[in-house]
Amino acid sequence: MEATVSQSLRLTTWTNSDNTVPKLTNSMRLYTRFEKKKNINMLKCNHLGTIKPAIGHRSAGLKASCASQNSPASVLKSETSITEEDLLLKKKCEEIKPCLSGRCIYLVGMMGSGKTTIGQILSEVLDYSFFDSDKLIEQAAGGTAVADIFKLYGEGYFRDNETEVLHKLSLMHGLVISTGGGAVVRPINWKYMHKGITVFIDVPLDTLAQRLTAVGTASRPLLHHGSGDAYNQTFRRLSKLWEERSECYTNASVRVSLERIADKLDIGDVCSVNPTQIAIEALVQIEDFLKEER
Ligand SMILES: Nc1ncnc2c1ncn2[C@@H]1O[C@H](COP(=O)(O)OP(=O)(O)OP(=O)(O)O)[C@@H](O)[C@H]1O
Ligand SMILES: O=C(O)C1=C[C@@H](O)[C@@H](O)[C@H](O)C1
Repeated sequence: MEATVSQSLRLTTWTNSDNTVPKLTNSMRLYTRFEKKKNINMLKCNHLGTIKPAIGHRSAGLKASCASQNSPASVLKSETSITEEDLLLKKKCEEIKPCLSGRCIYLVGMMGSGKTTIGQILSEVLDYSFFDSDKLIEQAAGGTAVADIFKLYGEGYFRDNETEVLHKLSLMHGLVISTGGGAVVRPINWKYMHKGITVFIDVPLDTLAQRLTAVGTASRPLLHHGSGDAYNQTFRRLSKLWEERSECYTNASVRVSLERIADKLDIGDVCSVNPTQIAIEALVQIEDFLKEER
């Protein structure tokens, strides 16, 4: 009766003949600061309608137009605010990019772990395209929000379409993909994601609960709750999901632990580890993984 999301999803129309995604045009490489990322930039994509990226965005006056992807226009910092960390990130990227040979990077992790935030930074610095699998499912469902897909059709339906999206992405190259928090539970999804390099962003549960309480849980059906203390409820639900899933995350090619970064950099508080530091660590771990693979 219901058409699956996959039926309306036409990933092939986003790609070149070699399964790469056409890049943003130069006019779209808008310099902005990481600090401005919370503004929303609208990208008009012919076949997918208007896409509002989760993060990454500029003022309404800077509407951009693209032929074919759901990547934000740019999260590059303005040239005046480039820090040593940015330079290190760029240098690491230059070292690693040739070894990647266009393999996709899949970011996995619990809700709120920063997959979107880190994914956008990595895609920018690698000059890869960025996709968010939740957004692809929503777009294919005619703009129905994840929370509504869960409500209307149930979690199983959402998971089937998540698998379908990951299958199609696995046929492509040169992408950074932020996956849904639960994408790790199905073994078939790993088969698809292992076509690329999978990066687990490991963030302590209390940090996740703080972040998610701050932004609200309405768009995250597995965390949404009624009344009561928001932090405690979120922490409790995250703990339950972690119990069920922690084993699954060990399938990832590499693990990027915020606790380990904080230790390495002598930062007392995990909450103070910034996205650039996490992106650098991800590249370092990917480099080690690629060396071992050789
Ligand atoms: N290193 C960081 N330090 C502080 N806040 C962060 C950091 N990384 C991400 N955040 C914030 O945490 C929230 C969740 O981040 P993000 O959307 O990137 O996570 P996600 O893993 O994609 O989440 P989900 O899977 O639930 O969509 C956002 O409000 C983001 O700004
Ligand atoms: O952790 C999960 O199971 C989910 C995470 C989100 O990214 C969405 O994929 C959805 O809300 C389910």
